[in-house]
Amino acid sequence: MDGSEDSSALQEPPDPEVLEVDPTNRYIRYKEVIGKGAFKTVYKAFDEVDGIEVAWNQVRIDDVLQSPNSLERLYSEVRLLKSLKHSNIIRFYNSWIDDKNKTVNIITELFTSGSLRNYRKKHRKVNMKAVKCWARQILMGLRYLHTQVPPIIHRDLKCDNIFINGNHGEVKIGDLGLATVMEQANAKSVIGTPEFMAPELYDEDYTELADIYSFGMCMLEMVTFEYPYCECKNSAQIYKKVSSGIKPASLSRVQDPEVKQLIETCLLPASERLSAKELLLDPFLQVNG
Ligand SMILES: COc1ccc(OC)c2[nH]c(=O)c(CCNC(=O)c3ccccc3I)cc12
Repeated sequence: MDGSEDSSALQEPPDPEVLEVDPTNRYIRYKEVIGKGAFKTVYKAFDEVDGIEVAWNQVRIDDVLQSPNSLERLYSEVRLLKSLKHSNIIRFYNSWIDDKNKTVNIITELFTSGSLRNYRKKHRKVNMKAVKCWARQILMGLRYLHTQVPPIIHRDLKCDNIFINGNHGEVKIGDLGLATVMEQANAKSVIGTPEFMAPELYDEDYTELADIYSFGMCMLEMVTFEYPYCECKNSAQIYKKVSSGIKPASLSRVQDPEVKQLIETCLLPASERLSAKELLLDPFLQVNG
């Protein structure tokens, strides 16, 4: 430093409200909550090693992991999630269990424009070109997950955990592995969101195509602004409709025939449902289309 730089910048006061550091003493969590999910609270944090801001996702677990093998399963899940690198998947950096306050802490890439659900509520007038571009990115993320060996199944895909970077329009899938983490951590936790859950998830006999069903519901929400099955009062009513093949009421309100066709293809029974790879060939999703 030749002294000409504004050295005062380096003397900035320590960041406000530094609340918690992780056991590896690498991440500093701030007080500011940037978002809340069904099971998680998300804070902004700072990675002192790479000098970048990250998301600190805190997931409450009611009973700390009992059996050692569920702990082992959790750590192997974390190792797997750390290895995933794709432009449409939010990066997973690190994770640990805090026995003291009974939480699983997950450090991931930070998205400050929030979820696609909130973004859509903020920007209601958006033309099909943008929706197509978002759909393609989600499918490319799913294709990456589903072509891993063995395939990685998200199991809780919804517009609340698809994140968008407002200024570039890049869309990434989040909440990865949360379904598995929740299963390991909370014996009685019911995973998934009924409005987006494929029927076969209920009878535990499912493949990665369950995520394609959820993607269809995400498309439906993106073009109608309504949560699928918002006409239902509770999850039992939703389950009854889903298991008897009754589609959400909002599907009848989809004007564009190509979008409606794509959504219906995603909602077919698993045996007839297309893969992410095949859907990316759909004429509706060709970018210049
Ligand atoms: C409800 O959640 C939010 C609301 C608002 C947000 O920004 C304003 C969020 N930003 C984020 O980076 C994040 C964290 C994104 N990270 C993940 O979802 C994730 C990715 C991979 C693996 C595990 C996870 I928890 C969440 C968020």
